[in-house]
Amino acid sequence: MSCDSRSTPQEQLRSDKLHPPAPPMPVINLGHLTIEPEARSRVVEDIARACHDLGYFQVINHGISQSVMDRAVEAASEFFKLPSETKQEFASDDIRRPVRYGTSSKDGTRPARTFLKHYAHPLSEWLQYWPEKPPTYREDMGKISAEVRRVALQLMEAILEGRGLGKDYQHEEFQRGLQLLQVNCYPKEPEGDSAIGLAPHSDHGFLTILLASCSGLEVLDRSSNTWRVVQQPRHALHVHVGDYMEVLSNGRIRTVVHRAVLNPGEARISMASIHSFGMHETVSVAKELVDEQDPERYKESSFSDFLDYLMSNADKKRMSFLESLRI
Ligand SMILES: O=C(O)CCC(=O)C(=O)O
Ligand SMILES: [Fe+2]
Repeated sequence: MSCDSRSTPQEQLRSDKLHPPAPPMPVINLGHLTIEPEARSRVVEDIARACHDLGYFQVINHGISQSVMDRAVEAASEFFKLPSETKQEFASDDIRRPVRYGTSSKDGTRPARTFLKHYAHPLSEWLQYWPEKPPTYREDMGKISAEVRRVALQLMEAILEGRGLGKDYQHEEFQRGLQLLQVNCYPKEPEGDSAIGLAPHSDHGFLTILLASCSGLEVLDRSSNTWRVVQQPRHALHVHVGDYMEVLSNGRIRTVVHRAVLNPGEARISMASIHSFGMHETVSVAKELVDEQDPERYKESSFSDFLDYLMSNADKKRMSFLESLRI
């Protein structure tokens, strides 16, 4: 994750209530992607427009059953209820660890977010590192990871097609790509105190697919520079683009700054599935999108470079990784 908070309205909470309503959330029916070509091209156009105008949308009819989604949220919730010493086994400051547990706090005392991060693709390589408790964790998280990755690849093809690059553009690299699962647990918002669970940032990969137990996600609306509350209908998945989509598209699709606020009604679980190329595979601007009028705007880099940057810049954070790539 990179922190992109230069001009974000950090202090404003739920400010969209005070501003003109944001444009409606695009809801994409993914079932239409696989039927006849005409319906597919309409969906591809809708996805292209949503990516260009907003950088986020929701998907329904994605083929993941409600029970698979519910069981994953349940497994995550059970993990966070485990005794602290069990969870601490996964605690580490080493961001290259395959599984990492941690907490972050606004005031140094009350945790605002507890997380478990781990790789999820290729599953056979990573599953051995995942928590064995609760006993359902590996199976239920494994199932949702594979399903979400299928949706991510489908969406990536549609986005590439919509940008005129063709759906098979860098097909092998996407197939070999990384999937990072960030499982988050936020406490209920304390009474009389609205709080940020996760500070404004953009995600590093091409695409993030988010599943959450209740509302709390907010995206930065670019046209009004205000936070927009994301309402997530029970079966919908929220999708937003990340830094690497901005790089690949040479800035035609822009990364989405977002944050999480604590829910006033209940504790919240969210699972952000982040999709990028493999650890050492470089992502660069698509040459097809470069010409004299539109020169290359970003340097190439890999996920490994991103991790190095985070480690080297950990206590300074003057510039996000994406900013460091801008030419
Ligand atoms: O909890 C959320 O809604 C957002 C999580 C997120 O942005 C992340 O894990 O990168
Ligand atoms: Fe994020």
